[in-house]
Amino acid sequence: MSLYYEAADVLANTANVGGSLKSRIYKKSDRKSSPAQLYALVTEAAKWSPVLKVVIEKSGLLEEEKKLTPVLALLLTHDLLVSKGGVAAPANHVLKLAITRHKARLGAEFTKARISGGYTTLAAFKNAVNDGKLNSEEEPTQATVRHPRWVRVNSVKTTLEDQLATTFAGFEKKDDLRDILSAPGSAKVYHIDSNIPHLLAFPSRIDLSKSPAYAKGQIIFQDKASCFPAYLLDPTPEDGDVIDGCAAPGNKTTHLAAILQSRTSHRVGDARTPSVIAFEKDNFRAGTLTKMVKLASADSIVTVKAGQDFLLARPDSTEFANVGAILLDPSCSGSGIVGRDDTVKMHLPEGSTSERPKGAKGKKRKRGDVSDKATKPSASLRLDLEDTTPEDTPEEIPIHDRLGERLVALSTFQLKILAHAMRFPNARKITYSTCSVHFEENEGVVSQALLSSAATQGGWTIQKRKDQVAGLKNWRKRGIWEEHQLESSKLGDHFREDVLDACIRCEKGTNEGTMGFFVAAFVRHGGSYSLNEGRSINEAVEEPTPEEELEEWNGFSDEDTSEAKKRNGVNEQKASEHKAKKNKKRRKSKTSCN
Ligand SMILES: C[S@@+](CC[C@H](N)C(=O)[O-])C[C@H]1O[C@@H](n2cnc3c(N)ncnc32)[C@H](O)[C@@H]1O
Repeated sequence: MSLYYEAADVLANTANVGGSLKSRIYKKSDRKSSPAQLYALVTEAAKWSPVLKVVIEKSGLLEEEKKLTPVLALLLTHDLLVSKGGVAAPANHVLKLAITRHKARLGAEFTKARISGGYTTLAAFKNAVNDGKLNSEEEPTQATVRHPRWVRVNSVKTTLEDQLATTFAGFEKKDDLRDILSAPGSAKVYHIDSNIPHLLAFPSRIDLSKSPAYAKGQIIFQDKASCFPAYLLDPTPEDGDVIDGCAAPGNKTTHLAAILQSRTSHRVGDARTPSVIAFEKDNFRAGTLTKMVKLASADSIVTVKAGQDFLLARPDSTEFANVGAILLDPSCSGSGIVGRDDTVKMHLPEGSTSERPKGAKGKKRKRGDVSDKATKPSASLRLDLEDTTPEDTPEEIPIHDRLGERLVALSTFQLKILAHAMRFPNARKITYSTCSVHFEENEGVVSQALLSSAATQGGWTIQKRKDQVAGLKNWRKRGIWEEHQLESSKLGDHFREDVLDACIRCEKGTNEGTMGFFVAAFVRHGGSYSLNEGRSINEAVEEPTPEEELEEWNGFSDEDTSEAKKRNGVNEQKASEHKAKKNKKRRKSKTSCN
């Protein structure tokens, strides 16, 4: 299949595969075209689509070339008029013939579009397209406007100073983040973050993906909030090894490696650098993690446990005897994710609105092909480009249609994994984070974990705000409490206040430019945890069945027992339905915590 048919196939997504455009392209292994070429074609054509839609409609191309669907017409016109390499097909290929026949007319319409837009040169026209200036329908939402492109300078490979002098030479420094948020999409300005070391903010549409520094792993795209967990964990060589329990795609893993490395290399008479042990249960995502770790040159520090479930890691294994810190960023609802700036709309030409060119025949298109969708007024495709974190809902989490039920399942899993981390005998620090805004997955899990036997018998407490790293103890937004969610009588007022003050939240759509995020740290002072001390809520190392998972959860108390039973009844029924369907259907959970 040619590049263009394959690209149209990806866009049509007839198999209704979930995930971002990038994951749809990269996950399918039986394509002939290179994934990078396919991705570039689709994203570039999408950027140009507001212009090319009009050019195609005015040229009457679709009326004359019945072989072309609107998507094919757009992709081919893009390569014919904009791409340096032209149409990537042999001269006698049916698609190449179908588009090159119309080169003169399409070229003339393209020039008209440029001139009527007030662009005297093609270069100026290209800049405007890259800035999204021609995409008049794309009125950015509040969250989009306020979400900068965050870039973490990878200190394993380079320094902030080097990057400012090379990759960002010619960029103007802004002291106030608001100047970045209000700057034109691709303006050459940057801001140095005041909370997280080595973190820079740029305007939302800046394209650094083609910069050598990005290709070499010297800079990493990572949302500010997503840098909080590794920074808050604050691993030192004295802590020993660090586990990242839910690691892919690996932004926090490489961040941990960078922090550890910076501390180890400065020590006199240095012992070995402690390692980061990165668990990733999903094999495909573990592949991405391995690539990211290598690209970041963190492979001498990070050991990837590909396809391995952290819940099955035995805390008493000698392999983990030196583990002193654990970062947990488990699967969550992803409700804190902001509308991505890299979500673009592909405007598709309509086939019947142009003035019909002489000799054009009026054949009807077949029902159901991509063209059908595209000939409807204002046809467009919304493309979620980046695969920054999308992940599958872990298999053990039942499929739920209702948010409440889903949150019960997710928080049960989150509590379980957190309690498991508390059982590592020499661990002294844990961070727990989600890109969720829901109390149930955040303060709810933290409070339950603190009350669990794993915490009480292991001596775990919340790390108080005053003990947090400098950049985060001053962070304004702290935890929130939702009445009636947990039995607060069990917690006590002081405990509750301390816990909330220790929890860190980020809000989406504010001048702080973060997504919605939550993180808290746990610390343990004194002796190590004896595995024989009492029963932890996570005593069974084996995976529970979905039913068992649901039964384990008893944290919510807004309903009386009969209500809770009723809900459990629903859940049990759902869970057993899920068991039957489990291998047939996997629901995609869109998250973006990296
Ligand atoms: C929210 S993502 C992690 C994002 C990552 N920390 C980052 O910053 O790039 C959660 C990841 O945990 C993985 N995961 C879920 N349950 C797991 C388990 N029991 N053991 C290991 N990995 C797990 C998921 O497959 C997913 O890749």
